[in-house]
Amino acid sequence: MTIDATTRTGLCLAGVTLRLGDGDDTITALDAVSLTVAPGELVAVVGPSGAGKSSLLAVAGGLTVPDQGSVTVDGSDLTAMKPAARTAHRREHIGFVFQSGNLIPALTALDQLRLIGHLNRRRTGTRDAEQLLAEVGMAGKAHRRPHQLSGGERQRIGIARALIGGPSLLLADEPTAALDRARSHEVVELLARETRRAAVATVMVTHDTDVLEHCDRVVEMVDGQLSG
Ligand SMILES: Nc1ncnc2c1ncn2[C@@H]1O[C@H](COP(=O)(O)OP(=O)(O)OP(=O)(O)O)[C@@H](O)[C@H]1O
Repeated sequence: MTIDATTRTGLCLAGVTLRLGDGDDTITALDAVSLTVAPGELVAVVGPSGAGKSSLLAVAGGLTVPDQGSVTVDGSDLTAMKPAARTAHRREHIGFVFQSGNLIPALTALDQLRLIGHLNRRRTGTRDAEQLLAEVGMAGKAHRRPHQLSGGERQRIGIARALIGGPSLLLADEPTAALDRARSHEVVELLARETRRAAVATVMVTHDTDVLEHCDRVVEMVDGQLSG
């Protein structure tokens, strides 16, 4: 399926500051961070432990509201929304990929996707589960449960599940953390391909410098600040 990128605006973080903790223990997790990711672009975020990478994903995904700045996903500022509207916008426009797939143990690969498709059934962007499974190279294993799949295969299903609602923003948190080198390359190549094919703006946090070659851009977080 090809999606028209011109109708999308991707992700825009402008002057985002996030403070965490209280009193003397307050730290600035994000310090005036600005980042734009276009539809069809895969941006990697690297940086040392504690630099603020997870905080960046939490803010971009509308899970945490920053103290200052704006977070615009597909034209709407998440920081200006009431919590219910933010949750609805997240469900409709944002997909998440986790470290190890986070699949439901009892469900087959196909049913993992169908469940999300069912929850999204009133949405116009929802994609066909079988077609998406084929797209991520898993058509032949549609009826297997997670324990019957390899780590790389589970992650392919995790990516397909994140895409089934037709999101405009995909946020991936260390998607290769549980994979060997060869599988890591395959999974990030898949992410890059789907990012372009689905015209989604993708942000991937990673410690894996090996896979950066598949990304359009690499930015670095250090002490809550972004460079690159
Ligand atoms: N709930 C919280 N309360 C207070 N401080 C927090 C909280 N969550 C995270 N922090 C602090 O915010 C800073 C940024 O954390 P964050 O998890 O975003 O870093 P990270 O770059 O993702 O680290 P890692 O690579 O280890 O996952 C760290 O100093 C962390 O200790």
